[in-house]
Amino acid sequence: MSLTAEALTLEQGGTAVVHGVSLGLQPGEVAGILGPNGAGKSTLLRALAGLHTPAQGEARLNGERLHRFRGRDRARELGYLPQAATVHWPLPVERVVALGRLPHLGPWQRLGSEDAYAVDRALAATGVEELRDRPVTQLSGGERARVLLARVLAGEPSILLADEPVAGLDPYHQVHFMELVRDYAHQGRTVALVLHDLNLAARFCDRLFLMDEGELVAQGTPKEVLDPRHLDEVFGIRAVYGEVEGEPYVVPWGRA
Ligand SMILES: Nc1ncnc2c1ncn2[C@@H]1O[C@H](COP(=O)(O)OP(=O)(O)OP(=O)(O)O)[C@@H](O)[C@H]1O
Repeated sequence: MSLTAEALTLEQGGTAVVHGVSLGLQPGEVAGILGPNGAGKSTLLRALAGLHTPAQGEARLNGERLHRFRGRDRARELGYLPQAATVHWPLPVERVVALGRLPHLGPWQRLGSEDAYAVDRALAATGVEELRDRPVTQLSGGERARVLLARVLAGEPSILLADEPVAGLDPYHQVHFMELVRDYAHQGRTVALVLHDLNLAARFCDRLFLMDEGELVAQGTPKEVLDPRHLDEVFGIRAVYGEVEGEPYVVPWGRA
């Protein structure tokens, strides 16, 4: 499934914070949305998830206007993981992950074997199987983040949108998460992540979108987008570049 933004202008508190942004997310690719704090990344991601109504422009899912989809139909196709997501009830982890199957169930329908398999797969993929009986409110921040990712994956959405999903994860789980979403995308799904880690973006994303002050200022491969000029002009930094095992790395080194 493809997801596109057509000349999206988005407002927060009556002020435009995203100005006429157009972009396309393609199946089979991990897209990274980068930019300084306040650039409009989360607002854009929410609009792509159908959770923020544009002041102007459209988001389209496979060419159809996103707001035309019923909530449940949209939720089956589009999985959205918000920034610093949390759960306020002490539900066992397995029940939280099973909530990800709701878009697939009819009214009053109970989970079937297919749903149970999907929940088990998501618990295994995110490495939280051993936490399945623990109340989610008693987990560490990183454990909870993996459980909430499992909830989204349990829904097996065609498109996964995640806002700073690796913030709060330890290095092992950051790399594990990025490998997981890369495999997910390379199975023909569409993935877009808001990221602050330039290094993970360089290594794991196929395409990057760089936002600054509500504008899309660059898009392309990591090499094209993370060039010294953009890092200087947009982030005000200089970086160290290199390659290991044929994959690029970018380490922020100092202020420009
Ligand atoms: N509910 C709100 N009411 C008013 N202004 C808001 C609201 N939410 C966000 N904003 C403003 O909109 C702009 C874009 O915010 P957004 O959260 O999209 O940025 P971001 O690029 O995701 O930032 P960060 O990297 O800090 O998470 C910011 O200037 C922010 O202060």
